[in-house]
Amino acid sequence: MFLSRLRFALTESKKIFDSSVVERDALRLSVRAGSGGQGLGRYNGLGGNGGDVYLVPRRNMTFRQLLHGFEKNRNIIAEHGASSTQVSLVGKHGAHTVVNVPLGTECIQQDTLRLICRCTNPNHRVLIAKGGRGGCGENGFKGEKGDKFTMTMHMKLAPNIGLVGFPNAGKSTLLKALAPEKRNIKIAPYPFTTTKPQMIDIRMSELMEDHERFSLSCADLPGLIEGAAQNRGRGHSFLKHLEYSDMIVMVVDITGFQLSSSSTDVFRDGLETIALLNKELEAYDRKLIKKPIVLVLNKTDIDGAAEKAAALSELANGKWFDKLPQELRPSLPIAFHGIVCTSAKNREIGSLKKQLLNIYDGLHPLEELSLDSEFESENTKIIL
Ligand SMILES: Nc1nc2c(ncn2[C@@H]2O[C@H](COP(=O)(O)OP(=O)(O)OP(=O)(O)O)[C@@H](O)[C@H]2O)c(=O)[nH]1
Ligand SMILES: [Mg+2]
Repeated sequence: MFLSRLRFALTESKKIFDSSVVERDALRLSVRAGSGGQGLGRYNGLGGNGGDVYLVPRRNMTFRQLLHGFEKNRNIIAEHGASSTQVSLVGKHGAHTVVNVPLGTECIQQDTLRLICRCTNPNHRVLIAKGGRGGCGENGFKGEKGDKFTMTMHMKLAPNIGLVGFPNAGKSTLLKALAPEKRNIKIAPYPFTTTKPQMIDIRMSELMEDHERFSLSCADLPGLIEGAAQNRGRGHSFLKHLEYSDMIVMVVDITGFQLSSSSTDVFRDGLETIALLNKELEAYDRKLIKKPIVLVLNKTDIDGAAEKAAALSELANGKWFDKLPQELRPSLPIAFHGIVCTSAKNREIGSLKKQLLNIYDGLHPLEELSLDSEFESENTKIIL
């Protein structure tokens, strides 16, 4: 009895603390730089400048840690400059406020939706709010106000592989086939089973020389719907996680897709699905189309599906877009890096894993160690 209760408690806590699921990837904060202190005109006294607000991208920091730091207080405030007084004519400058953020964080100003900064340079601080100048002759000895705004910090995943597809295509099942030892991947026979992005490591050791330990990270994203690039179905919050991915795997249900039986939701066959996903990716960000994309034609175990997959696979190797009506034709058709027919449910994924590893190797080739003569001076100790 005690044991079963303990086991229940353990599985429950595992559900709550499943760290592979990205529970939150945005944080709204109010930012206020310090205002300048007042000057003292009679004595030519200068007010101190208000403090600035800086962000510093840190490689090892997680978005979870950032959220934790702002759990109680959602304000970033820098100190005001001190006013000039008869005792201290030159007011002290306000202290700057520096906030550590995970590498890759993007800050968007709430009112204007303007991009304030992209924190991509590790350990280099980025000024986001300037403090006001202290009172002096030029501003009539009146301290100036510091910048003040509300912003949203966005965390974008940087997976090696991003899974993209319509709902129910079998993305999560495919991930399970790639990482069978993972127990925390949710699969179900209805659309929108995956509601939050999930990062899973796929072990590649069996493909490595000497079975060296190596894995590629993969982001399983909630299914996209038509209009995702215009944020339909919260498409932006999923597509954003592909921006920093090395490669994309497009998963297509070869038997076709229909969101619901309603007449407004049209049935899309495999080719149309590819075209529509292509259109969503290019409409969101053309850079996504330029990444290596592998096409997975899934569910080949269903009656008649293997033949359909073979035909579409051949077509997708060439000018697959030629057969489409004008309105479905993407303006930047994808040239697929690879095409694989799978039955993810039966863990039949052909050469998919190998292809993903090859793409990764092509993107991140091992560099030969060059022993430059400059470095071979007597004072240099080379430790391998
Ligand atoms: N017959 C067959 N069914 C499959 C295959 N792959 C997935 N399915 C089924 O398709 C349904 C949807 O699978 P999921 O993996 O949850 O699909 P998904 O793309 O992750 O769906 P969302 O999370 O809703 O976007 C489940 O019932 C799976 O068992 C396959 O290769 N063959
Ligand atoms: Mg899923």
